[in-house]
Amino acid sequence: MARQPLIAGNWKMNLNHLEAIALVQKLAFALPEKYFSKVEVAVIPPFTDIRSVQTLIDGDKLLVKHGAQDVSEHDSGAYTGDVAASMLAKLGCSYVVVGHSERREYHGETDELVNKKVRQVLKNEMTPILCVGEALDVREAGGHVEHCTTQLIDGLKGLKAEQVRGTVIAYEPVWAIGTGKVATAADAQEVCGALRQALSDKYGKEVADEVRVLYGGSVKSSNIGELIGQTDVDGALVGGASLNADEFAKLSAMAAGGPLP
Ligand SMILES: O=C(CO)COP(=O)(O)O
Repeated sequence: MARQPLIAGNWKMNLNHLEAIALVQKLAFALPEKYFSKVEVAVIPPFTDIRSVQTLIDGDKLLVKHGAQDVSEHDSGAYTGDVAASMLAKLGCSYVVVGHSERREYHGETDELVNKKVRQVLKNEMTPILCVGEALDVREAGGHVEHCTTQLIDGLKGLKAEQVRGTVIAYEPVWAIGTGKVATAADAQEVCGALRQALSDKYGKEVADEVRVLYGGSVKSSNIGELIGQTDVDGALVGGASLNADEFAKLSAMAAGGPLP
């Protein structure tokens, strides 16, 4: 079965709710509807923007999906500052990014915590985008494949094959994030292919063949074509280039197989 490419724009801590509305409107205008049968496009804004984005998407019946950048590992309760998965589900989120390298680095998130968050997302019927990726020293020492497959298997620990089928994995080498240093298409394929193989070994080929594996790290409209041309790269998690509606529309169109008219 062919996997539908997914292009998800992780805005990180950028754009307030008014800027968010403007960007989504512009994106919907720039990307003709026909592209959406070939590529799924999602925006992942900060929490404070989600309600506005949801209202716009629902009101104008836009085909763009939306999600969140993080979630609490708890159901509810005395966890000041945290946001529950049930709240994100109520806001119509399709996706929740879990275990982004910036959360792992600046908030000390471990694979164990990431695993709890993945479970919360699935329990609330959304799709986790589980991020894995190695730092430069790990890559230079040749340990990148093992590092990433360990993060993957630990992040999915205890899940049934049926649940794994509904996840999205994102390979984001830390050294390629926001640096302009994009991994070569062959680098991306090496790790994305190894991740799918690890899924196949643990959950069976049928499940592994359904899971979408994205690449992330300095993806732009000029390099998405080559990346997505790789056997095991099913789309991208895009940072900087998702903050510009025209560039993100262009990138999404390229992932759908052709440039904008
Ligand atoms: O971290 C990323 C997406 O989650 C990648 O960010 P950049 O596209 O800005 O390198």
